[in-house]
Amino acid sequence: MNVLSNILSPLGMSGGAIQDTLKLVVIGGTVETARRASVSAWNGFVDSFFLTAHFSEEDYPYDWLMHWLSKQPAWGRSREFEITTRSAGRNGMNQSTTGDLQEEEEEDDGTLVHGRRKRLVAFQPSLDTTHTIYYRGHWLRIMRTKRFPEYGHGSALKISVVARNNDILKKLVLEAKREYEKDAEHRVHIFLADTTYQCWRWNGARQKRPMSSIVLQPGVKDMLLADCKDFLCSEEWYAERGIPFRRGYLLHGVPGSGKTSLIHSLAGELGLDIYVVSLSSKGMSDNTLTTLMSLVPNRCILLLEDLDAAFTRSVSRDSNSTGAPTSTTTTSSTNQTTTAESDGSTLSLSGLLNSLDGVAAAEGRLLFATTNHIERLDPALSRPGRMDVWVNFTHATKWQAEGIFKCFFPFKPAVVAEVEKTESTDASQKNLPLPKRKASTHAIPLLSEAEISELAKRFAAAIPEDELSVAGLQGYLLKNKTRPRECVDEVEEWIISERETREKLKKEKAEREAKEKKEVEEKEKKEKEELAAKEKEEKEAKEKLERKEARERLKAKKAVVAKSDSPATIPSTTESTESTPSTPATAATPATDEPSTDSSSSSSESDTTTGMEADTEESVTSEEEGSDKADDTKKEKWVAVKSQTPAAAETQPETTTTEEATPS
Ligand SMILES: Nc1ncnc2c1ncn2[C@@H]1O[C@H](COP(=O)(O)OP(=O)(O)OP(=O)(O)O)[C@@H](O)[C@H]1O
Repeated sequence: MNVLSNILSPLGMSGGAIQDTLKLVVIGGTVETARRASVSAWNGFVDSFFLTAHFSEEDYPYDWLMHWLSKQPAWGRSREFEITTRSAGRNGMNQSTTGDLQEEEEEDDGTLVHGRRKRLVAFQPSLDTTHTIYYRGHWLRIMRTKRFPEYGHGSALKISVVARNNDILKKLVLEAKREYEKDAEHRVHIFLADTTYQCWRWNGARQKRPMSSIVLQPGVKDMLLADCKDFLCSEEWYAERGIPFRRGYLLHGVPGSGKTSLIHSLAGELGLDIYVVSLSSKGMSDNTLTTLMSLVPNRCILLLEDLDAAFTRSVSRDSNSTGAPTSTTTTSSTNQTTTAESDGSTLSLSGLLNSLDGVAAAEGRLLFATTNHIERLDPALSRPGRMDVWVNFTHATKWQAEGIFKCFFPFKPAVVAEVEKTESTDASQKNLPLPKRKASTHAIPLLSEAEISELAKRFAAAIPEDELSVAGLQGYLLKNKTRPRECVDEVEEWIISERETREKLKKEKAEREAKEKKEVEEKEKKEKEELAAKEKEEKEAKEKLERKEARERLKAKKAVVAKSDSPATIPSTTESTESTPSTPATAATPATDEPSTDSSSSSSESDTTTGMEADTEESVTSEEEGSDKADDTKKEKWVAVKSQTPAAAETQPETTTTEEATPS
């Protein structure tokens, strides 16, 4: 204390004031410590009694719980919640959470406001707020948080309850699951591959499509349905034989023949979700696909749409071993390759094959692949084991035309015809779901069974075999959905107009292709010409450079020779020319064993040296002149040098004397 007093006394504090300050510090510290201790003790107490379950958005239980929560009447009393027009669960159901949503339930009949469907509103637990709900004698503390707030996605749910064991939580999850599945019974969930985050994104829940609404050749639907069912309950059989528990179906054929519709319908019938991968989508790579495949749940339909589209840019297995897409010979493919490279798609065939049945591939899934061009598929892709069942879809047959007509125009049930004259509830129409329509919006005349059958037969008779797509027929029937009789009467007219339209489109397509081809050819020709011109230019420039270098070399060489030899050479030459013409330049060519007295050899030797020098001098101003001219110039210069030699000798008398004074 004394020490503190000594320290604080220079600050002008008396002993009493210091004591008071210290007391305050001690009391404050004690209070804060007590507070922290009590909070910590409370947390410990709570933790020891509360059971907590965590649910992540990526997994199904989260959806079950969110769906269950959104239906709890307790939300009506909640003072804080989130209101959204997006479905809380994956089923896209109208989530009636409180009595306030009565209006929404009315909207579910599909009423339109200003041409748009009314938006549905759902209530959800708000983020980062603890909600309390009473459930089966327990208070549940519920908190929804964002797992990755910086990315704006990935919600998580935390449910805590005071209980001795986790039975209550188990019951809660099971109940939520049951309710979810009950409500989702009439829907098929669609998930799309997200290549950016390499995960599956829920895309929506569609109404199940009854199998009866798909009109295929007799037996096809039944065969497929039975095969799928058989597969789904044969896990042990596969395991016993060591066969990977997977099955692949390849649906191939013309566009608009019902491939996708059939898969949708099968998914509904089997109660499976559909996971759709578009192989040609942006950013799709071997790695992404493998990751996605490993995340596919056990029981589902995996749909690879337009299988051939992904490989128009890479058709060969070998060429794709690097994982990079390669171009085919056609120009369009080349363009596609460029696009593929620029959009980061680096999916290879071997990558696809590995992801389908590699180690990481999911088991228990039904793989469905659709293509309009089976001939473009690599045999490795469509071989049994990968694609076990092939189904060919053709244009509409007469049988299909009759079937689809009957689907569109339900007949009047004979027994109840009198009773329900005004209602379109054709419940006895086998195979067809009850239409959810208001009588006022669709005034479809109900004809007798006999009349509908007769009209259907006439309709089928008018439809040419295997010429029009089923989608085309459906379009025509849709246009005439309230006029069955006229629909049949006018069908021949429609067929003629369809043919004309087709011809026109075909012609336009041919013209467009011819034009494109011509443009491409012209472009290629132009490119070739440009390339040839460029090559020529480069060649000329190279030759020019070589000539220049050669000249510079010679010039340098001559400069060296001139520097080292000129004092002796010139007098020697002079001397030899004057006195001993038969033995010239012995001093100038000391290394030469031969006498070289012959004038031609002497000329040629000197020509090489002196002529080049002359060329160099001349070419300073005219490098581009032809070699003939250069040769002429060389000769002229040679003569000039030769004629200059005596003069040069005269200008160097001392040197000559020196040479003469040096006998060999
Ligand atoms: N066999 C069929 N039975 C009933 N409806 C059909 C049939 N074929 C086509 N349709 C109808 O035509 C439309 C297009 O069908 P769908 O998308 O299933 O054809 P697709 O063969 O998958 O075509 P694409 O190859 O172009 O994808 C759908 O609305 C569907 O109702």
